Amino acid sequence: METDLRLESSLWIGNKRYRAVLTGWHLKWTEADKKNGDKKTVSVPVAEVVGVENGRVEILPQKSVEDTDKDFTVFYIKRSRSRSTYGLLWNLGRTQFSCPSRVLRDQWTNHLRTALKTHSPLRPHRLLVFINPFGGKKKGREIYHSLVAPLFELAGISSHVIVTERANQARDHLLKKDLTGFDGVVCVGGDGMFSEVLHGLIGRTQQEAGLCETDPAVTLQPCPLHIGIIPAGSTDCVCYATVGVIDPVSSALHIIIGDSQPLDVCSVHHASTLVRYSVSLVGYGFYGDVLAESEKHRWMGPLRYDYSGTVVYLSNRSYAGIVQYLPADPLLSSPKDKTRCLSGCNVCSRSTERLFPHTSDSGSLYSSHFSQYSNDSEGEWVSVEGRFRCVSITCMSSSCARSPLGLSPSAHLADGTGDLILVWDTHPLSFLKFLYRHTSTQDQFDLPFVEVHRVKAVRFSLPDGREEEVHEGIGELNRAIGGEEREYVDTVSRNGSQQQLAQSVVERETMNEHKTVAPILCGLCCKKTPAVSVWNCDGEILPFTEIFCRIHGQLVRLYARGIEDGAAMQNCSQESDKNKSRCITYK
Ligand SMILES: Nc1ncnc2c1ncn2[C@@H]1O[C@H](COP(=O)(O)OP(=O)(O)OP(=O)(O)O)[C@@H](O)[C@H]1O
Ligand SMILES: CCCCCCCCCCCCC/C=C/[C@@H](O)[C@H](CO)NC(=O)CCCCC
Ligand SMILES: [Ca+2]
Repeated sequence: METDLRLESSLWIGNKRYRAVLTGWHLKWTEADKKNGDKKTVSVPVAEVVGVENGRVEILPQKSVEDTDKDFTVFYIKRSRSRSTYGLLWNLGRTQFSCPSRVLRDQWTNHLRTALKTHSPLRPHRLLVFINPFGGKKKGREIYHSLVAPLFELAGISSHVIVTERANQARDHLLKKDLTGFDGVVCVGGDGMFSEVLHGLIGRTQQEAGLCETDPAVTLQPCPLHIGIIPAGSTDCVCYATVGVIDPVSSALHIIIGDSQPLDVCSVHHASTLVRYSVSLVGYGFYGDVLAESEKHRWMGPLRYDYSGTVVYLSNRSYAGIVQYLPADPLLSSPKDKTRCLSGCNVCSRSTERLFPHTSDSGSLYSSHFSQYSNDSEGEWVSVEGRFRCVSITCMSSSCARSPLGLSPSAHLADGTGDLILVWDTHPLSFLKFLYRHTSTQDQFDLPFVEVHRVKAVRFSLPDGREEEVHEGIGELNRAIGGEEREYVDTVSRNGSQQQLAQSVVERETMNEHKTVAPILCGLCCKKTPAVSVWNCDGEILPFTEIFCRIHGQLVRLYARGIEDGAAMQNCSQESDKNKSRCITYK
């Protein structure tokens, strides 16, 4: 294959002559008329070529084509350091080559296109795109049409675009409509929009596999379609933590080249129901309260979280609870090992082998998955009880612009575990120190009132006697708002977007909802300290307090590759042959 695709000739860029070589894996060009020591080589992996066009072509910011006989233009990925984040920005690089003849030009473009097909098997051909026109700063449509669609067109990707008209439209579409022919689903929006796609695809995959999502002991089937995220939300935590930057062009390029990043998913259950799935934060106490408070200030846009964070911090709350957890194997990794899950992460790669030892044989896949969750592990549960400032579970680092290293800086995207962070009740200034450390590189776990555990499952319950306080809270709330019970449930259920399954339970268990939500609202509206908090599940308030969470390793795949190590990549730009398989770069 390699020899068939090899092509070598002289080509011109402007008025300079280059020796260009296509080896199958790389396209390289070296200045021809310089002394050896001064020669610079540019090497682009074929897997990172975005498109090849005849003529002299420009795509961004505006498409322009000069249709000449002897020229062709190669578009490829070009990296640059981001000033504000750890990851690397991907831009569209472009080089216009001139050939001595049209025959040679056609040979180059044909060889390059064949190499692309051969070496990039996961590139999508057809995508289903959902745009939330109201996410973040309400720029979703503009971002897609001006920055993303031209790149998809260049890469020969056809897309079916749906601009949503209501919350949950994307989820419902994925649950019910024909998805034949699509290679992936792209959401243009924030974490809430991603969550809709996540729920739709996981639900659809389990329906088709005949599996029951409600049972936490069932091994769920991984989703066959990839998910792409074009960030256009308020927090965009999933994008930040899987790509390393919030940049629509970088994300579009990851989608185009068919990058594939598996992601752990946490299923949240109450009694015998599935409540929701989460990839980022399942948080009780501070993060739940911030979300509940921020819902009242949606008009502030992304700033609502900063405002609500301050209000909630000043209200100085802690909550009683019992946390039980099933620790993950401590020999594999630790949340305190100070490593970071970066692109090509070894811990995650080894986990793939552990989680899917016989990928070609689905029968054994099921049994091996189930065994990691069988009753054998029941004995290993650990239980703690007390008052907490917050209890957080995250399947990944949950880094975002507010917290560049995230809730758990050493968490892994795809190791089949989550990190449980317990922040015990403490002095307000100590808690502030904990919060503040999220914004710097200081270790937020190196504090006496903070514990972190790498886990496979977590159970949260209220200590005996709390039930009565919860009921009192409901009474107070009803007196305060003087409204029907149903009305305020709608207020706190952001856009009414609980999962369908949970919705039916919600209707059956209205009292339970009130037990959960009323006290926090009461605390916020009536300035009385509530007995219980609410759970924040990737930016949605859960309608239950007592929950059971289980981490499902690598349940979905994103068009991403994890965070690229900016420093390591920069060293590679000195074009060393030793590094060529990992380092790709340009001038
Ligand atoms: N057309 C629509 N009208 C109203 N709500 C919508 C519509 N489309 C999607 N939604 C809902 O809007 C919610 C928020 O959207 P999104 O996540 O895109 O933005 P965000 O909240 O600003 O960002 P983030 O979640 O990153 O904080 C989602 O939960 C989604 O269900
Ligand atoms: C006084 C100094 C205070 C500094 C506090 C900094 C703490 C920052 C931690 C950031 C944690 C982000 C967790 C991610 C949550 C997302 O899944 C979710 C959906 O977008 N966002 C929220 O719930 C939005 C709620 C975000 C809460 C901050
Ligand atoms: Ca994980």
